[in-house]
Amino acid sequence: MTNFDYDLFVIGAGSGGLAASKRAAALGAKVAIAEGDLVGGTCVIRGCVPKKLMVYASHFSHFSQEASGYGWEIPAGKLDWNKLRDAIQSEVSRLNKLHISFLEKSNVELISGFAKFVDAHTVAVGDRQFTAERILIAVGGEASKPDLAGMEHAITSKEMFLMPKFPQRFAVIGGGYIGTEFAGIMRGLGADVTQIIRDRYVLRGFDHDVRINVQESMVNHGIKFHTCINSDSLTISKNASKDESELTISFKDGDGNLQQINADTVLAATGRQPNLSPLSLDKANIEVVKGAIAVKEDSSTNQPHIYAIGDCTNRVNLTPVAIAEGRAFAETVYGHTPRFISHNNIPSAVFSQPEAATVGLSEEKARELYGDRIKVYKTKFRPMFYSLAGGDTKTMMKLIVVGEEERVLGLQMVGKDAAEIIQGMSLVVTMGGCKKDLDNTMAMHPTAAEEFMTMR
Ligand SMILES: Cc1cc2nc3c(=O)[nH]c(=O)nc-3n(C[C@H](O)[C@H](O)[C@H](O)COP(=O)(O)OP(=O)(O)OC[C@H]3O[C@@H](n4cnc5c(N)ncnc54)[C@H](O)[C@@H]3O)c2cc1C
Repeated sequence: MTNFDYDLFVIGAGSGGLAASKRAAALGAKVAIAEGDLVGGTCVIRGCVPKKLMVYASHFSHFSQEASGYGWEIPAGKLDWNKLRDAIQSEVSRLNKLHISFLEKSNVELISGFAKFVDAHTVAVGDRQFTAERILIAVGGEASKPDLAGMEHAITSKEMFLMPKFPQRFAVIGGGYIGTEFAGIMRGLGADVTQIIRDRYVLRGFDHDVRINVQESMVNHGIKFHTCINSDSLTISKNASKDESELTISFKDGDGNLQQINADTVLAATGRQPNLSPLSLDKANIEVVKGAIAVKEDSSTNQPHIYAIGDCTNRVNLTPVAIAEGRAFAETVYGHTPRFISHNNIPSAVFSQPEAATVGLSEEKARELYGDRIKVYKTKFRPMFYSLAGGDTKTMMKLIVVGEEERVLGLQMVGKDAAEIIQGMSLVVTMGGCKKDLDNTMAMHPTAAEEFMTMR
């Protein structure tokens, strides 16, 4: 029998790798984890956490105006970007240290540096080599920019948290959830924001009512849109004649007319791709399909002792999914209790302003699968909070059911606290609940969530 240095070698200490390594060690495996950047990965260091803190920061801009309707006279404030940025970075740094201490407590050995395969059981980090009985790839993904002229002038979401100066004019290229969230954040923080998208509405793939309602509210908050643009025509140039930092984005609109806008900072939120290039996957003959590691239901690759989880497999790219896949892997292999993750009915949120959240099927997907057997309940109203605070922000809620028993296929919401509400409501979809289960649940009044119990 071969003697390996470790039972398990994990590559990447992000959401998935951390969860898998700690669970495998708790189940008795000798585990090492390699991290080339900061322990914590995308979510903690340059994703969910710093982004949500920026979302919170952006909400304060409405406070003095909203409070005034409630009788409070609070002078309008002014953003100190350096203070906000540094406060977020110090929280990120605290979490980074916390995750390192969790690894120590869990008896997982941390190896700093980027790892690459030497062969199917050997990994190199710098000039050191390590062998392992099993290897888990959890390297996540990174932002990708399209191959268009001047794209080097655009930043990605990673640099959004480190901007040396707050840009007064901010442009976002891309209509996905990351671009839409940053458009709302920057508008809330006081920038003049323009979002440039390929479709008519943001959030391709989401329910059409969600897309329309999010975009309408963004327009009401002062975000400017260029929609249906020809993305191949887009270029960015530095305006040398004026302020050195000014950028000009040029593109053709849907009618083929040339449009130009100027901005101090341009965010390219144009997609993400698995982080595979430094791994030398060919040394271990690991199969890659469409740029992502190909895995089976149990997260094993074509090499039965090598597994992959999280964004590098491009299944559903969300933190809770990477964590669940990591724990399921560890329990299946080291706990001998096979456990597979279902990738259906995963609730997800967009921290746009207002928030959008969804679980289960969109109306379009439900119609595609069940045709006329589906029924849609929908409501749109002005939440009580705004009756005194003023403003035009509406809440939209939607329930999609199928068959005579009205089994709930999907729930969609755009509005205040949508993520918190849909997280709780997602249980109805996972448990196969029906509309009558909601009808039989006593409403909690006055709330927005009660509308899901009383839809007609
Ligand atoms: C701006 C932004 C906002 C987001 N917001 C949300 C949100 O609100 N909710 C949500 O659920 N998800 C969100 N996500 C997605 C979420 O961050 C990812 O789905 C999640 O982090 C994936 O976890 P992972 O373990 O697969 O990879 P990661 O967390 O990316 O971790 C991979 C780690 O591997 C390391 N690594 C890479 N290559 C090597 C190598 N060769 N050797 C050693 N180490 C390596 C990387 O440095 C990284 O630390 C967001 C992402 C972004 C970019």
